[in-house]
Amino acid sequence: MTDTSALTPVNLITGFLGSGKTTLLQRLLRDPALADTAVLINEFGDVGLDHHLLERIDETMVLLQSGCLCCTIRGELSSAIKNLHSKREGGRIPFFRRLAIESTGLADPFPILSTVHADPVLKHHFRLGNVIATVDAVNGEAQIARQQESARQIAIADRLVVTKTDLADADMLERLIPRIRQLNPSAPLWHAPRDPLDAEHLLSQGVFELSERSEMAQHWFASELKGRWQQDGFTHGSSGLGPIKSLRGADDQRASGSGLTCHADNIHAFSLVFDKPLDWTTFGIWLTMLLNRHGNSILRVKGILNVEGSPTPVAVHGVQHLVHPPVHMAAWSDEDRRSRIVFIVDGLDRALVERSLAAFLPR
Ligand SMILES: Nc1nc2c(ncn2[C@@H]2O[C@H](COP(=O)(O)OP(=O)(O)OP(=O)(O)O)[C@@H](O)[C@H]2O)c(=O)[nH]1
Repeated sequence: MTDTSALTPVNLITGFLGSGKTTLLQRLLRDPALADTAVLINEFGDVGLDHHLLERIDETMVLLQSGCLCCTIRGELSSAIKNLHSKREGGRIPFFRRLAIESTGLADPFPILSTVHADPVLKHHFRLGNVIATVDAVNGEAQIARQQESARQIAIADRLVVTKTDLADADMLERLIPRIRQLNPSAPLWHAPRDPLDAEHLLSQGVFELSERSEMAQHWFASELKGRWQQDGFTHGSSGLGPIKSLRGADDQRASGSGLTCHADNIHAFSLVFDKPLDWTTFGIWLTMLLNRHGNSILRVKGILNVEGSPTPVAVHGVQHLVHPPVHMAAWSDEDRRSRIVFIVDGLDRALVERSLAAFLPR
């Protein structure tokens, strides 16, 4: 029998698009207790930005982009972890004692967890550690209602971090917390940024124990392991969530085409790239107006901008109607000085976004 204490724990940081996964990871990685942590980030889109936003690029940081771990690039997850392991064994990268995976906000966590748990090679070197789910206090209620992935992410979590409580009013939280508790009655829950976040407690204490999950989460995990995904959904007994449709099967086929369409036919990612520095005021007005008008269809927008007059890049984030304040990053992480903006949209035409931008910022 394998001595589990000798296995490297793998923590999954999950949570819907823009809910604060990278922000949380950045905060946790500052803790000296997590100094020996390798990080694997998966992004949905042809331009990966999270490794830049995390402001940490080294050999123990792996980016898997252009697809989603739970469907199109699932095999790449196990290859990437095996690769990290063999480099560690060969002394080709700094030794790491923990692996943190940040999945795309669209990812169903169950296939990711079952890959680590059941891969015949990985299970001799790695074990599942705590799953941490971030939930956006402003958009979370609507995301749970609209996106089945969001519900599944919350249901399987060992630790829940409700983010953006500084932006949410009391009513929003009063509706959201019971909804979260329907899905996951027992995981310890923090409010960010109000509560101090202890990396040790979030990531290290405890191991992934399926038996501690709700009946619904246990069922989903067991179904994933057995590969018995049901096309017509699983209706659980008492939580009142209603039917949740299976994510695999038809989605696999849809996803295999472009690599950028996943989960629902309408959800897709595209990116805009600008060679010349941007005028911040004009860009800011455009983005605010765009999200104001089309926020229901814009699940996520994020970018790293080269702004006129700024020596360092400016990070911009939007989630549906919410535009976050821009952040001046410390430095460019490579030679590429182009502005890059990624959109993940639900049924919105790229041409519409381009036309609206062209009216503001002739390229
Ligand atoms: N005010 C406030 N903003 C937050 C909080 N947590 C995250 N944000 C902001 O939310 C935006 C998105 O945060 P990210 O950490 O990039 O979210 P993410 O889940 O990694 O996003 P994706 O990887 O695209 O799904 C950023 O502008 C963050 O600064 C919070 O607790 N309060």
